[in-house]
Amino acid sequence: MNLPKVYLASASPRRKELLTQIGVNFSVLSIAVDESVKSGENPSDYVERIALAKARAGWDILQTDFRPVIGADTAVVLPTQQILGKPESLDQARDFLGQLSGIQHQVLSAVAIVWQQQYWLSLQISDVRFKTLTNTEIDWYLATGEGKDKAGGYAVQGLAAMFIENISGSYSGVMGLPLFETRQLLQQVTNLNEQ
Ligand SMILES: Cc1cn([C@H]2C[C@H](O)[C@@H](COP(=O)(O)OP(=O)(O)OP(=O)(O)O)O2)c(=O)[nH]c1=O
Repeated sequence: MNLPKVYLASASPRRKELLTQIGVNFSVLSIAVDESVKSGENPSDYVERIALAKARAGWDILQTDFRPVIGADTAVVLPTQQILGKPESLDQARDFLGQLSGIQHQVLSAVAIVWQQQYWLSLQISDVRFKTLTNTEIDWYLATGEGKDKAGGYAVQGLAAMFIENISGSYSGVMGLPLFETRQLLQQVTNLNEQ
């Protein structure tokens, strides 16, 4: 299927892997965006705002070879609506896993595309249920270091899979880039019609 060549405004190795998985030809742009949550901001507004800010930041640094720019953002959200980003310390990672233990939470992934003066945005929401984690399991998982640079402090694609009882939604979305939605947006941008 003929998808356009794009830019990916992301430092996430998972996003590169996922975009490669669906055969999109892309180059990476290095961007920096303030990811702090605004007071009173709800989780879906937050991930959409940050995904779009990343794509816009990418678009803004293009000098030549103007192509669509993809940005994405993923957050883990507790039933209280508290947003868990990437843990800033081991203690915070321990706290995150303690809060996720034995409950169902949501993973919100937004993908944005910026092209000239326009943008396209899509939000994917998944439900993920963790088993009740023992302190031994939490200590063991923290020692692996796997969750360090991941929203909520865990990786569905890694060792944490053994703690996940159920996922409903989009596996790629939980991992960082919802592929179904990404392809839909790319089709809208290029007005491609499947044969
Ligand atoms: C929940 C979960 C998140 N993640 C990752 C995906 C994202 O890389 C990261 C969420 O943080 P983000 O702030 O969305 O992204 P990032 O800072 O890693 O990358 P970017 O440069 O695009 O801003 O967590 C997993 O790899 N597996 C998971 O199961």
